[in-house]
Amino acid sequence: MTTQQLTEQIKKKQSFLCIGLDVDLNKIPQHLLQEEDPIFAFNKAIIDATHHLCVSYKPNTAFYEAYGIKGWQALEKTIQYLNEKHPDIFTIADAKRGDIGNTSSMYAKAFFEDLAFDSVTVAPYMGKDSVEPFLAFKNKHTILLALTSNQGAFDFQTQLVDGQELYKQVLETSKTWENSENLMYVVGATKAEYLADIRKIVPKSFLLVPGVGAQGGNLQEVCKYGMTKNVGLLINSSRGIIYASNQEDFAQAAALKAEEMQKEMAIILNHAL
Ligand SMILES: O=c1ccn([C@@H]2O[C@H](COP(=O)(O)O)[C@@H](O)[C@H]2O)c(=O)[nH]1
Repeated sequence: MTTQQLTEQIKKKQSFLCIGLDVDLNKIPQHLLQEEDPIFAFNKAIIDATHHLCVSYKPNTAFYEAYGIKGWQALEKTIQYLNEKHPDIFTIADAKRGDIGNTSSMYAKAFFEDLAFDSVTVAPYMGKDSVEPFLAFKNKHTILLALTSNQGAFDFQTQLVDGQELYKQVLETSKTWENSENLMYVVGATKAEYLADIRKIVPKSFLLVPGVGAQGGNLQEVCKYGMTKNVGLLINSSRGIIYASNQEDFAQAAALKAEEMQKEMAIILNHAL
């Protein structure tokens, strides 16, 4: 999917919501545990109930890897279901990969070719040759960690290196890499006040913004500083939506939470654009 197609979907659905599919078997409704594949059964119900309210889904691979082969198979079934039933939805593998070049190439193949995700999150720490193998894939997107939502972001990302914060160096340097038009960036919603500065460096790039809901980030603040004329934002919420209820009504409860966010987004879009 191109960024232009993503923007069209955002305008059509009046939503820039990304729903995180972070499935924890201890948190899903207990009746699903009788299903042959409880993780996929949960995801399918959530997707069926919410797909008209969001433009993106983001499974975090940790929640699948934790369940071994069965978890990976559930991830595979989930992405196949999304690509078959909802090809207009932007898919993100939140895997935070990155390694020496030939290894990164294999990660990129795994997520872009085998699983056919539209995008994958990548850590910038190993530099240009660790990221460019992901960027080489046409119409696929590499979402580079810039300023993350957690407290530990202040350990390195905001530290000065040669007089400039490390996260700003990540943004600036990554723009010089080959196929940098395929880059997006992760910026935590809990760091909304940094977005004005971030937009000076990457005025047009899409930002994946996790951290609203369970982590306390504020949607209005993020939009105030981070929205562009093409929107340029994907706001992620995982636990705040998918665990709205752990009873039989879990999918409807998730849809209600997603609808609350979509309505707030529609108002913002109507004022901003
Ligand atoms: O800076 C980051 C980068 C990634 N994440 C991931 O996003 C979701 C957030 O889940 P919530 O339940 O809405 O808090 C989760 O997969 C994180 O690993 C992030 O939170 N911050």
